[in-house]
Amino acid sequence: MDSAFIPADATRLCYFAKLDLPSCAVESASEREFELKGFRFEASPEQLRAPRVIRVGLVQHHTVLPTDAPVLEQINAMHRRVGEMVEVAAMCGVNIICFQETWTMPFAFCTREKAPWTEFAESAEEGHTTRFCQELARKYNMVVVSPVLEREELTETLWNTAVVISNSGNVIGKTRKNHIPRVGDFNESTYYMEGNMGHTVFQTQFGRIAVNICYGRHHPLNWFMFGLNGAEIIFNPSATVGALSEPMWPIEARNAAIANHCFTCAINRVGTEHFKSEFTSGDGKKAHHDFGHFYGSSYVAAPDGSRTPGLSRTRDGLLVVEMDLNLNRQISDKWSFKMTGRYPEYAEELTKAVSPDFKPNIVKE
Ligand SMILES: NC(=O)NCCC(=O)O
Repeated sequence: MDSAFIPADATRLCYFAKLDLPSCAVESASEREFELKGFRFEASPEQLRAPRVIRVGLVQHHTVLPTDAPVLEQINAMHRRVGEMVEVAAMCGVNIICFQETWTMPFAFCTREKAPWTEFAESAEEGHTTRFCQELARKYNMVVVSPVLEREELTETLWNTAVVISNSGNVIGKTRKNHIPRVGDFNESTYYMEGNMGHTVFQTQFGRIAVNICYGRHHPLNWFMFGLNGAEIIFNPSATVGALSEPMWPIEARNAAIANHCFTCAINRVGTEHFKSEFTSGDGKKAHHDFGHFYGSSYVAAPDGSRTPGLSRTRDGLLVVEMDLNLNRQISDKWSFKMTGRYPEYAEELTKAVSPDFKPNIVKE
């Protein structure tokens, strides 16, 4: 077995291994010019519970057409590209697939211009992209997590949303990005509102999943609340660039897996997206036409702190990871972070800390 770790405890398996993928999938990925990697995490056998082994797929990709191509052509080109990657995921037996943040569009929020970017927004329930994903879900018996720019039709409010589609093809529900960045060129608050749906967890045939969208990964309480609601796998579809966040990337989702006794899946887009109009970063530096490089490096972390290697920094890719969800409880029983969490005490202290008359508890000499 091609193991990356020596088991820390010989009585239980605590490592990932390479996952053999079918040759038809390997050949198709190569023909379609994307990276395909597979890994697996195991759990110890139990006497009373059967293993709960499932496979997740993480997709990272470039935008396909230039950012000034007609909007529908850009969306359709992205559907075609991701569609061919999902076909390979199906060959690999993937049960749940997740795409990158606002996967049907360039990450245009840096420009602060509304047109044509708001035209990429779609209904989460009835939109063109949701219909496309429903077909994929039915065809491949796969749960599809589709992060899109959502337009709520009645109020015309925009949101950064992940639609969760069951392997039956039905929309199970949606969840919205809870924390909106105000850092560098990530001028997203110009476009959409902070999520108002709390920390929903979706019960699927293959496990309970949640979606913590991009900047939410810097907020430990965000991961925590998904965990408290019972998430077994938390996806983190992202769009982030090297100069800003790359040192943090390997740590945050991994730490969240450890802290919350669950699997986490961090996904980032790849490439450099050019925009016709120049924009500044508000830092005194020269105006520019691009964000910098989106560095990919998508990976999966397990509750025992192990993680897979990342996908490429530059190439489109599909990461297939097999996991036994029984590992979550096994690690919880070992470390007991939830059991020892003393949440009522923190709830009380936090309630005080956010009240307007809060006095910090500082003792002076
Ligand atoms: N998409 C997004 O929220 N990016 C913010 C930057 C980061 O979180 O790395």
